[in-house]
Amino acid sequence: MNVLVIGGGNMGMTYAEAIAKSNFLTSGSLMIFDKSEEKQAELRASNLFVVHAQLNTCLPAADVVLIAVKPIHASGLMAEMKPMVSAGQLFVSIMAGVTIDTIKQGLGIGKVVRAMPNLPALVGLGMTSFTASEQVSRLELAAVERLLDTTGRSINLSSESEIDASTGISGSGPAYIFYFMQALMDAALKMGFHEENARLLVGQTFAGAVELFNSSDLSPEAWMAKVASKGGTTRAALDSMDDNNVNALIQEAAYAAFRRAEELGKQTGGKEAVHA
Ligand SMILES: NC(=O)C1=CN([C@@H]2O[C@H](COP(=O)(O)OP(=O)(O)OC[C@H]3O[C@@H](n4cnc5c(N)ncnc54)[C@H](O)[C@@H]3O)[C@@H](O)[C@H]2O)C=CC1
Ligand SMILES: O=C(O)[C@@H]1CCC=N1
Repeated sequence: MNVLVIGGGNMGMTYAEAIAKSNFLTSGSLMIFDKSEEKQAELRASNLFVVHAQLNTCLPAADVVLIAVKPIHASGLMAEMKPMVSAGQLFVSIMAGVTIDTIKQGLGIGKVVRAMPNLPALVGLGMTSFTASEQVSRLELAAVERLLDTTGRSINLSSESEIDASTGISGSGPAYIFYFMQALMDAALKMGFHEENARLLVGQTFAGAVELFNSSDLSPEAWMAKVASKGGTTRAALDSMDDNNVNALIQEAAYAAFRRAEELGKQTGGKEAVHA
């Protein structure tokens, strides 16, 4: 199977490296195309894939094409690709807010998978949600799943509305966790810790809590109860959060991302989409 990655930025490079280092490609090659010459040089230096400087030398030969450019560049890229694509090719897009219909129309093809990855893909702990157009077969979907799983875990959803919802949870989610981490670090600094110690206290606390969460089926609430003693320090903190409606505010933030994902999808061809 020949796989082509278009766009060798943060996400495209992450996927290309993960695919190249996995056993996904038992035959064929991993090709990558980026229009920036500087980026091409960087990609060549990694020696992991076949770097192309033009679409016409790689696109017609690809069975699967992973599109990883910014949403704002989607329509220009698709116009350039259209004369070179064929109906048998499968297109996997990770562009935020660019719908399956926009891609179908932009390329004049039918087989499209829309995926929403997240940043921890960089370290092999990504969470990618995806959904496919009707024309994508079960066999092709299984191959896409294996491809996406090279960067972590994936979940096959049944609609683009669920992709928008998952954007509000896992796509944007890492930023919420960093927000919480920043707040705890700010508190630690205020309490007099040096930056290095504040980082250690916060980073190891998050890593440990996440490891515990993933080690069983217990709910976060049940884990909270294990930390908090009656009348103790944790209870004081949790009561303070409840008094300030923090749970509801976090939910509201996730919904804001969900609504924004829906809005972006309604805009034309990603043209007005953010520089996600
Ligand atoms: N960063 C994140 O956490 C997430 C990003 N995404 C999506 O991933 C996609 C890529 O984002 P990044 O990798 O952060 O962007 P980036 O800016 O790092 O990389 C984009 C690359 O595409 C290249 N490019 C632009 N136009 C091109 C064209 N016409 N032909 C070939 N190459 C072209 C650029 O030279 C650049 O190297 C975006 O669509 C974004 O919505 C999705 C979920 C999460
Ligand atoms: O903020 C954004 O729009 C993109 C989508 C999910 C993560 N980054």
